[in-house]
Amino acid sequence: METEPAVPHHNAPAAGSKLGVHYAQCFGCGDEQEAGLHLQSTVGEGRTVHSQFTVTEAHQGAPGLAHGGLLACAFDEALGATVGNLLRKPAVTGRLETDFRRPVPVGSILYIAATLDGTAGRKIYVSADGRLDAEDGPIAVRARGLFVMVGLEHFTTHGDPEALEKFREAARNNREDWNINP
Ligand SMILES: CCCCCCCCCCCC(=O)SCCNC(=O)CCNC(=O)[C@H](O)C(C)(C)COP(=O)(O)OP(=O)(O)OC[C@H]1O[C@@H](n2cnc3c(N)ncnc32)[C@H](O)[C@@H]1OP(=O)(O)O
Repeated sequence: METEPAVPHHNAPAAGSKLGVHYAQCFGCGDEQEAGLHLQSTVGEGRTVHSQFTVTEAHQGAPGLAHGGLLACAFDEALGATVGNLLRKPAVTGRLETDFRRPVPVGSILYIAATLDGTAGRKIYVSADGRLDAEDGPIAVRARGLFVMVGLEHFTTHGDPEALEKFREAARNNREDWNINP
């Protein structure tokens, strides 16, 4: 199947919109996860979303340095937020590839710029660069992801239906136009 340009949903949040927490318990963005990443995201121009988080002592692998798996988590979240908010269709990560180019010290702020690259049927291609301490800082991590669109039954079948109901309630308030049956 041919890859097509990804077209943001007509009701996708406008450039400059700050994206809220999608689920309070989410390790990537949730405000009820003390040691979580607390990633914050803002919609950029075109097919982009800009996210950032501060690396804390809770995120270490080697002493004083961010754990690579934690950094991969940040990109999973940043790419997922890009897919979810710009396309407004439920999707899950099928594949996530990360290149670690520079160490990321505790105390750094990682600026992640993600772009929707294209779609092919249920597949969504997305990529991101993570820069150290400034939007134009040196690239520390790069990632490419493949997300796969799913129906909401993916989450009721495999996840926590009660938690999903809370998510759906928020969706009814904010995202009632989501395409939930791709
Ligand atoms: C506002 C809200 C914000 C929301 C913000 C949300 C942010 C949250 C961010 C966190 C996101 C996550 O961590 S999600 C959690 C981690 N991910 C998961 O748990 C997913 C587990 N995997 C699965 O459930 C499944 O494998 C699926 C759903 C991905 C695919 O299964 P399926 O539905 O049976 O579909 P399947 O036919 O296998 O695949 C569909 C197509 O994708 C391709 N495909 C599938 N997996 C891969 C793969 N790894 N690498 C290459 N290609 C793949 C297949 O070849 C096929 O291509 P073709 O034959 O059509 O060409």
